[in-house]
Parts: sequence; structure tokens; C-alpha cells
Amino acid sequence: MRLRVDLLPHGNYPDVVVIIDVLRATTTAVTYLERGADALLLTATPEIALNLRTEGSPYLLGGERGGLPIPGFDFGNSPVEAAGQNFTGKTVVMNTTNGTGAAHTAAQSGKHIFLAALTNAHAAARRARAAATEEIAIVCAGTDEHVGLEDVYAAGVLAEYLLAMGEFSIDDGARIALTVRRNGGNPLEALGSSGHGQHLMRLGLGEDVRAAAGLSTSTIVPTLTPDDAPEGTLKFTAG
Ligand SMILES: O=C(O)[C@H](CS(=O)(=O)O)OP(=O)(O)O
Ligand SMILES: [Mg+2]
Repeated sequence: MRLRVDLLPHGNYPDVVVIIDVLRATTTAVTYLERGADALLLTATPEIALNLRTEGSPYLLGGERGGLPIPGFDFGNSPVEAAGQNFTGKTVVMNTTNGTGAAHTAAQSGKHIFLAALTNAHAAARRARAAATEEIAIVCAGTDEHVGLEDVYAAGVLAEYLLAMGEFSIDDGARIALTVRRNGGNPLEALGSSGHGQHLMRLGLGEDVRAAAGLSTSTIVPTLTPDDAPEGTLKFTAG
């Protein structure tokens, strides 16, 4: 079994893909499902999300640009905000700068697509291991096409869990992620020292950084479903 870590999304995934966007899309996605959402629809663009909002639709919209809520959306991209709501019976439509796009890239080729954060890292590693037949690709979303320390650190956490579960041949991306994990301090130190973590703190969103640093507190793994989904969206449910 191969274990690969892409420090940024590249495409060409033959088997299992685990998308990581710790700050904040995948952490927030896990929280929506924790708080009862039936499903998540990750859209390719904000416009697709806005067009899904029709009278009486079961959709709520969550997303950001520049870290701030998108005009016309119900929520930003905040795990703390999501944790304070009840989404039972709702589908949350998400569009964010990096994470939702990374999921669309992965879905072009991957067979099994999961969303992972630090908060569900152990459960995500277990699901990935159970589904894989040849390769697990952990894909870091990054920020605006630049590598993000927070995502690489979380990839290292997943890689550690996976290596404890069985034999893998690993690539240099995985070696880098493991090195960052082993030298990056605890999760809050790693996230707080990342460029994007510091950006969010400057925006007054430090509580989101703290929430995203919770380690394996959730067993929910957002999983791409083959169910029908509106055009331009990917549907994830709790796995
Ligand atoms: O919401 C976030 O933290 C980022 C937005 S940005 O990098 O500040 O523009 O989005 P994500 O897609 O979760 O990386
Ligand atoms: Mg991010």
C-alpha cells in the first residue's frame, strides 16, 4: 500500500483521497455534520451556491472570501459559529477559497474521497485505510496555491496514525509531513505559528484556530456519496 502526501492538490488520484483544509473548510465541514446536517454540498463557485437558494429550499449557505462571510450567505466558514447552531434536517452548501476547490480537484479522479481535519484525524485515517486497495493520497489544500503549515502538520498526524495501522511505502511528501508533525509542537502551537493561523487571529478569528486544534475529538468523516447532487456540487455525508 502506498501513502502519499501532496503538499498542494495535484490531481491524478487512483484510489483514496483525503482532503485536508484545517483552517478552516474541513474543520467546519466536520462541525456541520456533528451538529446534525444531513449533507454538505461543496460547490465549484459561490454563484452555484447562491443559485441553489430558492424559496423553501432546505439549503443553508456557508463560505468565505478573504476569511470573511460571502454576501448573501447564511454563515461564514467558522467551526465556532457552526458549533453554536443546530443543522438537523438541513443541507449546508459550502464554498471557500481553498478547501472546496481541492475537493473538486480530487473528485475528478479519486475513487473514495474523504474530508479530514485535526478534529477527526483518527477516524479519517481508519476510514481511509479500510477503503484503500492501492494508495492513500493525503491532499493538503494550502492557501491560494501556497503550502500551508497547518495542513502539512495535520497530514503528518494522519500519516502517523496510518503507519501505526499497517505497512506503507511512503513518498517524500509523507516524510516532510511527518517531520513537520514531529517538530511542530502541539496542534495549537503548530496552527498558531502558521501564516494562515496568524492571519485569522488578526481578523479576530483566533477562537476558530483554537477549535481547529482539537485532536481527534470527532468520529465523523465527511464522505463523498454517489447520490445525485445538483450540477457543480459534490455531496458529502457523515461516514
Ligand atoms: O476560511 C478560511 O480560513 C480560508 C479562507 S482564506 O484563506 O482566508 O481566504 O478558506 P479555506 O478554503 O478554508 O482555506
Ligand atoms: Mg485553508
